[in-house]
Amino acid sequence: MSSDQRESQQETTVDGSGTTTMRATAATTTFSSQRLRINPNNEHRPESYEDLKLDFPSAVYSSLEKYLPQQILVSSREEKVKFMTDIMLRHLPHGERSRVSTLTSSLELLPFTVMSSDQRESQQETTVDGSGTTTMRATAATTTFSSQRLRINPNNEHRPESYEDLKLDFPSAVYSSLEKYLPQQILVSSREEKVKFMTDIMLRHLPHGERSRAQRHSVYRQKIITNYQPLHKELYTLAPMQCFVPSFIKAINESSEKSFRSIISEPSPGVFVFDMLQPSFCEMMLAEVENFEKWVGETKFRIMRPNTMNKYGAVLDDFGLDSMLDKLMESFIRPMTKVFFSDVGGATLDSHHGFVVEYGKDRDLDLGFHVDDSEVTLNVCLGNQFVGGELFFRGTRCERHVNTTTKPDEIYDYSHVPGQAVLHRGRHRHGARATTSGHRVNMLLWCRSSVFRELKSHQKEFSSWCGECFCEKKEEKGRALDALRQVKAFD
Ligand SMILES: O=C(O)CCC(=O)C(=O)O
Ligand SMILES: [Fe+2]
Repeated sequence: MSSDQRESQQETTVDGSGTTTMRATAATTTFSSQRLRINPNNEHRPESYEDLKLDFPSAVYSSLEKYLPQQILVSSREEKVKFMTDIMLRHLPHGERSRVSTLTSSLELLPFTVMSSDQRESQQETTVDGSGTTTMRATAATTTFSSQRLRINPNNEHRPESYEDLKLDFPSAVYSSLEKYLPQQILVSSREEKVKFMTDIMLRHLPHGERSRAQRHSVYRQKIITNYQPLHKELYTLAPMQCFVPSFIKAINESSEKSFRSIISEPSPGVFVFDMLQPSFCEMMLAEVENFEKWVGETKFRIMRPNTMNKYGAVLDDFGLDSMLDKLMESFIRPMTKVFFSDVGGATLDSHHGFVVEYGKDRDLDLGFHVDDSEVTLNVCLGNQFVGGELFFRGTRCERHVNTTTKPDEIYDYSHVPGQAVLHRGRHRHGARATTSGHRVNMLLWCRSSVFRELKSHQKEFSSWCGECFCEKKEEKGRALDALRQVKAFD
């Protein structure tokens, strides 16, 4: 069963041994917006979950209980299990929890695809990456520790460390609370070793497919990072003055709709265009990508391409640019998406997939019609000299309406300009025309919100941002008004 199925399916079965199996499902609508408490409720006496077959060790559930918000704490054991499992699954790298979705059908005679980065993970079994931005990633615990198990009874004397300053695969509260179940040998080891051990324990409890994918991801990325020598080290930490044009920095510093509007144009509803990158930064980034590809060629390292539709290009997150891109999203993109794309989780973007695409001779020629696996996409042209390559937009659609016809006012074509950024909803249908000469490289940041995805999975009927839902709603309102008028006429 895939992680995604687990998210959408509820499954409570009793097996031959009489053990109840509770599988991960999304938390119920009422609970899905709830978060773990920052400080534990130390008065709380946790339940035991040992008689259940769960996705994670039962000790994780018992120890996590005191971080539960009050509303969940007083709910049934089943609800608590669901909530906690869901919290932990939400923290897994995106690829492992989201659906591998491809949809190919025709729209205006163009092949229409839901472009995703996830498929690349399952397609290339031998070289798989880790798609997160963690400083400490899941790897198998060291040989010395791998045979160790969690204690059955917690060591209640133990005062756990805080893990809040780290980017981890699971909530930091899980690590703090799990500590007292650590065997002595691990308990006295370094924080890094403890993180590795606990992450490994939790990953071991995931279904085989997800677990091995997560581990291969990690190994793949680690291999690149330890062997690839960056050309421009300064790219790897975001220095705003070197990276952005002054007008962009000023607008972000002021951080108001007015300041954003002063540098942004919206040539078509939902498509925002603005000057963003310094030419010198674009050049450095182009050189870094070229250097990476040279290294890939020389070492014959098989790399994963950015998504299911590009044969060329590279994933920036895979060779060390993940934390820089995280900062870019959090400090420079989210302030804008909070204002312009709050309807698709623009205020809560919390993960990204960052990559470059390349077009021209000996590269991809064009890009078919698709929607991105993102809530909001940032697309910036890095250069170089090229002809063609226009982005064509054809209206925003939800999953239900992805193949509906385009309305005339939704047609918009955009010509790329080096250094200039385009910001649009991931569900805004688009594609790129052929780059007929020269070489075009664009940097893309698919920004995602786990909160939005969670909420969306419970609200299927109507999407405020979908052009077709909007029309349906309007027609419905019209019909209701007509009916009302007729009733009035009879009165
Ligand atoms: O080539 C482009 O500029 C568009 C790329 C794109 O839409 C994507 O990678 O999702
Ligand atoms: Fe796209």
